[in-house]
Amino acid sequence: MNQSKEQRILNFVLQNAVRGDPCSVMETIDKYCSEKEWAMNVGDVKGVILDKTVEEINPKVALELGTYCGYSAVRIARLLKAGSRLLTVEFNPEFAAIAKQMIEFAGVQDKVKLLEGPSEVIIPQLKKKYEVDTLDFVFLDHWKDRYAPDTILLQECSLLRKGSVLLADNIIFPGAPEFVKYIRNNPRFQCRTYPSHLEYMKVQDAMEKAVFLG
Ligand SMILES: O=C(NCCNC(=O)c1cc(-c2ccc(F)cc2)cc(O)c1O)c1cc(O)ncn1
Ligand SMILES: [Mg+2]
Repeated sequence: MNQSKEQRILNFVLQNAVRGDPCSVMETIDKYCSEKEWAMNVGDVKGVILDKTVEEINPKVALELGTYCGYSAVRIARLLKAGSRLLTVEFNPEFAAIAKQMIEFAGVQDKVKLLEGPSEVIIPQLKKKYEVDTLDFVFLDHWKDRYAPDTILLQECSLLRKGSVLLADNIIFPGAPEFVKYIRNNPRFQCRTYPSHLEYMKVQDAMEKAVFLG
C-alpha cells in the first residue's frame, strides 16, 4: 500500500526536523511543500498573519477548525503562554493520525488537544465535554462551506464573547463566498481583510479577521 502525501510530509519532518523545536517543524514542512509536493498548510506567508493575530490576542483558549497535518496547530501552540490551550478539530482520521504525531514531534502536545470528528458535532460539545467557557480565538481552515454555518453554531452555543476573534483562511482561493457575505454584512462582527497569497504559490488569496462585538 503506497504512502499518502501526508505520510510523506510527516516522514520528511521526522527525518529532517529537530524534535521539540516547533520552528524547525514548520520550516521543514514549508521546505517539503514548496520544493517537493504542494499541500494545504496555511504556509509561511499567511502564517505570519496568523502569528501576528495570535500574538495580539494572546488567547487563553483557542479553537482551530481543520487540523490537516498539524502545521497551523504547531504554529499557534508555539506562541501560547503557559496555561493556555489550543483545541483543534479534524474530521479526517488519516489526517488526525498524522497531525497527532506532528504535534508530539514538535513538543507542543501539552498545549494542544486534537479532537477527531465533524466540526458540527464537536462544537456543541466544547462547553460540557471539553470544559470551555468562551473562545478567545478561532482559526477557520476546514471545509470552506462550513465556515458560515460553524460561525453561526459557535454563537448559538454561546462560545463567543465580546472581543472573540475569528481568523479565516482561503477567503479568495478556494474561496468562502457564503462566509464573506454572512460576516461582512453582520453588525455583530467587525471585519478586516488581509490580502496575501495561497500557500507555496503565486496565486492571490486572503484571510478575513472578524471580531465579535457581543
Ligand atoms: O478540513 C478538511 N479539508 C481541508 C480543508 N481545507 C481546504 O480544503 C483547503 C484547500 C486549499 C486548496 C487550494 C488550492 C487548490 F487547488 C486546492 C485546494 C487550500 C487551503 O488552504 C485549504 O485550507 C476536511 C476534509 C474532510 O475529509 N472532511 C472535512 N473537512
Ligand atoms: Mg487553508
